[in-house]
Amino acid sequence: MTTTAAETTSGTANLRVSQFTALPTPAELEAELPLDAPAAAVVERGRDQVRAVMDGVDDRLLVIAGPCSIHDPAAGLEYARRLAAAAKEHEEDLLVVMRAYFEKPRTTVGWKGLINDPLLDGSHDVATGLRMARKFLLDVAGLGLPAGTEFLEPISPQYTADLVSWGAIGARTAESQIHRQLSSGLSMPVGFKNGTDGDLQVALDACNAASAAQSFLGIDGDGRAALVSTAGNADTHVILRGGRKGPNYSAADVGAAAASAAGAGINPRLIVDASHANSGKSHHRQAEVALEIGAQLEAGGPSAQAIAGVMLESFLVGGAQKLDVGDVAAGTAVLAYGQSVTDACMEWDVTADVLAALAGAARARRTRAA
Ligand SMILES: O=C[C@H](O)[C@H](O)COP(=O)(O)O
Ligand SMILES: C=C(OP(=O)(O)O)C(=O)O
Repeated sequence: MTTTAAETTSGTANLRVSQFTALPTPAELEAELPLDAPAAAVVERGRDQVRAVMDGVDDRLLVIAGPCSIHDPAAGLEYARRLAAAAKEHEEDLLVVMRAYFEKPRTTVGWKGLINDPLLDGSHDVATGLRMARKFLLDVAGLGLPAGTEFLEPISPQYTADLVSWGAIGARTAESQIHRQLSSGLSMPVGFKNGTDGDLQVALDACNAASAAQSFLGIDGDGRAALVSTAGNADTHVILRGGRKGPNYSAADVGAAAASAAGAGINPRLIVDASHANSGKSHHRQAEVALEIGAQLEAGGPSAQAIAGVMLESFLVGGAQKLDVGDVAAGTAVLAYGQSVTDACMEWDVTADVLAALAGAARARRTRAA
């Protein structure tokens, strides 16, 4: 890849930039790893089904499940195979989307995900990261499983979004105009998280902004800086993830959030994240939260109608391990296979039980409504 010194003729810009490294263009990467017809069908069907569940036309429960971050595609794919089998088993009651997160927002600093640092060693080989993310999404589609991801910045979606059935904007970026504009042009349903302080208004404002037509700076398929003009995204919704003051998944919290969304002209059906501030980042607690959400569905009432989906952070092995990029660079790191290097995840066996319980809860909700 070409690197250029960060010098300009004026001499007053880029004084703190060490270098620019050219990347393949989105079109080049797509030519290398094309979206074939079967994968396109999986992506489109996934989008249609997510839309139908979010709109209440399909009464199944959407479950977005997968690792906090994909750091090892082989382990991620092994997880995807198990999830695809579970998705098939529960397809009458659950619409399962694989959580395939390649970009991590950090509270301060830390590993920023597979796209930013695919070798986990601080070398930041982004060209390889984009390639690995695209390949992973193609492999997941090959299993017939739709994928969901967080879009953390406005450039990478040009490389991967054709393979994504559901998108998320996280708690740290839901207030960002850049992310709202980006979402206005995304081709799939997009959920916005409440803020890290628990503020719901941030997510409601984000849904409104993303549903509007927007004009902003971005890149085109040839990697050129471009004025991007969008039509607005009609498929936006809120994700409740708790906040600094505590969780927000209770029936009262869900009901209040749905009422606020309806009052703001936004889809009152929403997704509840069982992880993050709703579980205090404990993977043990996360399983309990997921079961409590299932109990709400079974109990009926306004919150049962409002909950369209649940998000789970889950991997092969439970918990999380510390990633030290310096140790990886030095060749001294020992990473456990199938365990998260970011937030703690539920292990597979627990996840399988939670999926079965959520399927039962979705069935009970259907029976109650009949
Ligand atoms: O989901 C992941 C994390 O909660 C998020 O990226 C923030 O992580 P950090 O607080 O460890 O940086
Ligand atoms: C970063 C995430 O969540 P949040 O934005 O809620 O912290 C995530 O889901 O990976």
